[in-house]
Amino acid sequence: MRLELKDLTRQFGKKTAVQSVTLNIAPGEMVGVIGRSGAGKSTLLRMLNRLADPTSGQIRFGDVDITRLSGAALRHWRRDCAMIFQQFNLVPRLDVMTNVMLGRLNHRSTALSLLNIFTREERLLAIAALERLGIEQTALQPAGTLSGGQQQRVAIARALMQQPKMLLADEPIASLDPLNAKIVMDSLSDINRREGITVITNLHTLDTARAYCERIIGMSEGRVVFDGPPQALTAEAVHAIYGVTDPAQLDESMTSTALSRAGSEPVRPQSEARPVDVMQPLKAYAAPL
Ligand SMILES: Nc1ncnc2c1ncn2[C@@H]1O[C@H](COP(=O)(O)OP(=O)(O)OP(=O)(O)O)[C@@H](O)[C@H]1O
Repeated sequence: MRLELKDLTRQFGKKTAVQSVTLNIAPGEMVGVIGRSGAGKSTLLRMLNRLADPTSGQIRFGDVDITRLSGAALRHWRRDCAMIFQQFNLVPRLDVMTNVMLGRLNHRSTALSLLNIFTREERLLAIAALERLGIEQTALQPAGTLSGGQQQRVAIARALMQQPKMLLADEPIASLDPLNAKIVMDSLSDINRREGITVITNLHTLDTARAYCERIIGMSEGRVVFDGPPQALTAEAVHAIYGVTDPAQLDESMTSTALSRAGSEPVRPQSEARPVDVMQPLKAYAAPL
């Protein structure tokens, strides 16, 4: 189903974070949203799953007016458009498997959720999601002991557990070193292509948007100032988005709120996160098929 934003505006006091944004996003698109820090990228994304409410305008998904949803219908919408964040938002002391299964919370009764009881089917789904991201070997480790790149992949696996129609990613690689950034972007791209899940991701580097997104939306001061394929990103378009013509002039601090900059996180060898017998207890979950 098509996602349609019409005249979407969000104000914070006198500050207009997002101004009259009108966009149509077709199912299965891979969209990168770029712009300077403060351009309104996060606010736009957060409005899509109603973490922020629009001041005016409308969001429609097919026939449904997302802007009017409340209660169970809003919870279902949030399940349909899973979100991942720059800082992963995992529960560090819980093991990876449990973190991933928490993605099912919106599918479950409150009682089951409170008791933290997961079905065998849910456990199998979680293992499959971890395998899909290539990190099944970390399943029983506390999430907080993983490298940033692995934690982001756990967050994506958790999002997949929601069986979403759309994946929203708010600066998913801003805290990662280049190698892990590539692994995470490759994962998002693969999910988009193989599952046909729409991916909308805020990105702080132009190169990443160019390399991975078939459609780029450029924002400046709350407005959409560019919307097109990477090939259409001319020097004028770059100027309209960033206020500079040569991307080399861009300092990352102008485009991102990254807490730790790319390159600052040590690349952890896979072996460090791979205890030899970690799959053993998992086989108990999976054995009696
Ligand atoms: N909760 C809030 N209260 C007040 N102002 C806000 C709030 N959230 C965002 N803003 C303001 O709205 C504008 C857009 O912010 P937003 O976070 O959407 O931009 P962004 O492009 O995602 O930038 P960044 O990458 O730095 O987060 C900024 O001027 C910001 O200060």
